[in-house]
Amino acid sequence: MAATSSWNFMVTPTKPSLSWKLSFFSPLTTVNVTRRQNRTAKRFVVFATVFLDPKPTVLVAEKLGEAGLELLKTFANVDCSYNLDHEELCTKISLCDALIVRSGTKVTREVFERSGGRLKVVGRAGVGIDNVDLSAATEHGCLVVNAPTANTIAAAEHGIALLTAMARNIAQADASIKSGKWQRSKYVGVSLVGKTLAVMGFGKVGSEVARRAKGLGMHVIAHDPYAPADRARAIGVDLVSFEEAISTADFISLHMPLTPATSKMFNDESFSQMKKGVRIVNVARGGVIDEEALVRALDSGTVAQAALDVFTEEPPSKDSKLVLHENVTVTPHLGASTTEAQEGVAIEVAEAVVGALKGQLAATAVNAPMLPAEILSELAPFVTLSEKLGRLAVQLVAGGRGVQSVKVTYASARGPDDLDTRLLRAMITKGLIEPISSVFINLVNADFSAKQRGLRITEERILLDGSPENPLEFIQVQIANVESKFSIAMSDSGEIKVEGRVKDGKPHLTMVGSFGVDVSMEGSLILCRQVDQPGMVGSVGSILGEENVNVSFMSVGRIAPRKQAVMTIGVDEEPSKEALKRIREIPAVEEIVFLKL
Ligand SMILES: NC(=O)c1ccc[n+]([C@@H]2O[C@H](COP(=O)([O-])OP(=O)(O)OC[C@H]3O[C@@H](n4cnc5c(N)ncnc54)[C@H](O)[C@@H]3O)[C@@H](O)[C@H]2O)c1
Ligand SMILES: O=C(O)[C@H](O)COP(=O)(O)O
Repeated sequence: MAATSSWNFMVTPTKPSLSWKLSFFSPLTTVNVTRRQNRTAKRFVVFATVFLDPKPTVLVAEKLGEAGLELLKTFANVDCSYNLDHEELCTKISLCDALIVRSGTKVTREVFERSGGRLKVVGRAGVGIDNVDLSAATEHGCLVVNAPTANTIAAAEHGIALLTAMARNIAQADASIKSGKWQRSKYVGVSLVGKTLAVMGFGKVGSEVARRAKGLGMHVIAHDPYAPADRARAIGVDLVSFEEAISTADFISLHMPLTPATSKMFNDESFSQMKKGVRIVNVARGGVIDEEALVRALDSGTVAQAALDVFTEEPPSKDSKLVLHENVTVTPHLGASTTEAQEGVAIEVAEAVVGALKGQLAATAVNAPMLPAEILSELAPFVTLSEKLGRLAVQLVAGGRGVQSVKVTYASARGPDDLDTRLLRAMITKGLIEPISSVFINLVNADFSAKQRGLRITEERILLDGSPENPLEFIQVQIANVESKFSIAMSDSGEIKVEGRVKDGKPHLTMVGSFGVDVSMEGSLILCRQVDQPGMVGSVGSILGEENVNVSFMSVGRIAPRKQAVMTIGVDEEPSKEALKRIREIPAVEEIVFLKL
C-alpha cells in the first residue's frame, strides 16, 4: 500500500462560520459582523477567506526555531503566540488548521472540541506527547505528529551536565558564592572516574549518555530488558538485571519512557536496595520516580544527591520538598533546550506539519490510521489482534538478550497471494515497540523503526485446508532469546509464545506458552499461576474488590485437578502495585503478571 493512499486526515478550505473570519488580512483576526451589516461586506469576507487566501493557518504556541518557522511560512500563515492561557488557546483554535507546541501547552479535549473541526494537525516539537489528549485528537480526526530524534543528543548532554554538576556541587557552590560566602570545605565533591554508572533505559538518549560516561572514565552498566545486548556490548556496556544495576551503581541515570510499567519504578523498595550514598540523575520523566520516596531516601542519606530535570507535575509546586532539598540540583525541563536541538526539532516538526497539511502521512505521525477503510473492513479484527499480541508478548519479557528476534506465524487457508501481511506485521511491530519506548509506529515507519531498534521480525505461514473465507485462523507471536516474567509464557522450545484468534469478530487470546487459554483481549489482564485448590477465585476476587478494581471475567485452566492452574482475570481498571503484591502473597499463588492490552 502506498504511504500516502487515502486517509482520513485531510485539510479542507476554511469555511466562514457565524463569527466571520478575516483571514485575508490577518490569519487570526476575528471580526464580528452583525446581521444588520450589509450583505456585500459579508460576501467579500467569504470570497476573501476562501478564494484569496487559501493558505492554511498554523498557530505556533511555544517558541519554535527560526528554520522551522521559515519552512512553515512557505506554505501557511503562521501566528506565533507564545504565552496564551488555556482560554485564549481555545478561542483562537477555531481559526487554525494546525497547532505547534512543546511540552508546556496542554492540548486538551476542549481544544479539539472548540476547534469546531478545523484543527487538522497538532505538531509536538519534541518527543513526549503526554501534554496532548491523543484519544480526543483521534476522535476529532486530528493528526498528531512529533519530532522524536532531533533532541536526543541535547538530552544526553544535559544528563552528563547534571551528573558532573551534581558530583561537584556546582549549583550549590554558585548560589553560596553569590550570597557572599566562600565555602571551600563545604563543597568538596566526588570523582566520577572509576565509579559505576547504571544507565536505566538503553535507548536513544541512554546509549548516548553511556558513550559519554565511558569517555569520563566511568564503568558503565545498563538495565533495559528490551535492548539488544550486542548493541550495548559494542560500546563496552554490560546489560544487567534491575536489581544488579541499582545495587551496584554509585550513580544512576534514568532514560526509560514513562509507561504503566515504569511509573514510580524508583520507590521506597528500590531505594532501599541501592548502595548507601548513591547519586541519581533524571532527565527522562518525573513520573518514573516516587518523589515522596526520594525525599525520604535523601533525608536518610540512602541517596546522597539527586539531579532532576523533570517532575511529576511541571512546574513543581513552589514549596516542593524535593526541589528545595539542599542535596538536589534542579533544572526546569531543559534537556532539549539547546539552540541546535531546537533548530532540529523545529525543522523536523515543521516538515511533518506541512506534509500533513498537504495530506501526506509522516513517518513521525503518532495517531495515524493504518489503512483505508475498505481494506480494513475484512482485516480489522485481525489488525487489532496483531497489535494486542505484540503488546502482550513484549510485556511478558523480563530480560535476556533483548527483544531482537520475533517470529510471527500466520495460519490461513488462503494462499500467500491472497493475504498481504504488511499491515499485520506493522501492527505487531506497533504492539511490540510502543509499550516500551517513546516511538510511535505507523504503517510508514514500522519496518524502519524495527530495524533501527535491532528488532528482526520473520514471518511464516501455515497453509491450512478448508475454506479461505476467513483471512486467518490464528496468529502466533514468538520472542526468542529472552526470559519471561511469567514462566508459563515460555514455550517448550524456549521462546515467549502467545497465540490468538478472532472469535465473533473479537480478538481472543488462545495460547500462552504451551498453555491453552480462551479469553477476550479487552481491557487489561492479570495472569496468575497457582496451585489448583478451592477458594482461589474468591481470594483473588475479594482483593480486587477491596481495591475497587472491576473484574470483567475470570477463567481458570488447569493441567489436572489440584495441580498447576492458570487463572486469567480481565480487569477494567489498573490494579495498584499494592493489590498485585497482596495477590502475590496468597500462599497458593506462584507468579502473577499484569498486562495492559
Ligand atoms: N528532559 C528532556 O528534555 C528530554 C528530552 C528527550 C527525551 N526525554 C525523555 O527521555 C526518555 C528516553 O527517551 P529516548 O528518546 O531515549 O527513548 P527511547 O524509546 O529511544 O528509549 C527508551 C528505552 O527505555 C527502555 N525501557 C522501556 N521500559 C523499560 C524498563 N521498564 N526498564 C528499563 N528500560 C526500559 C526501552 O527498551 C528503550 O530502549 C523518554 O522518557 C523521553 O521522553 C527527555
Ligand atoms: O519530550 C521531549 O522532547 C522533551 O521532554 C523535551 O520537551 P520540551 O520540548 O518541552 O523541551
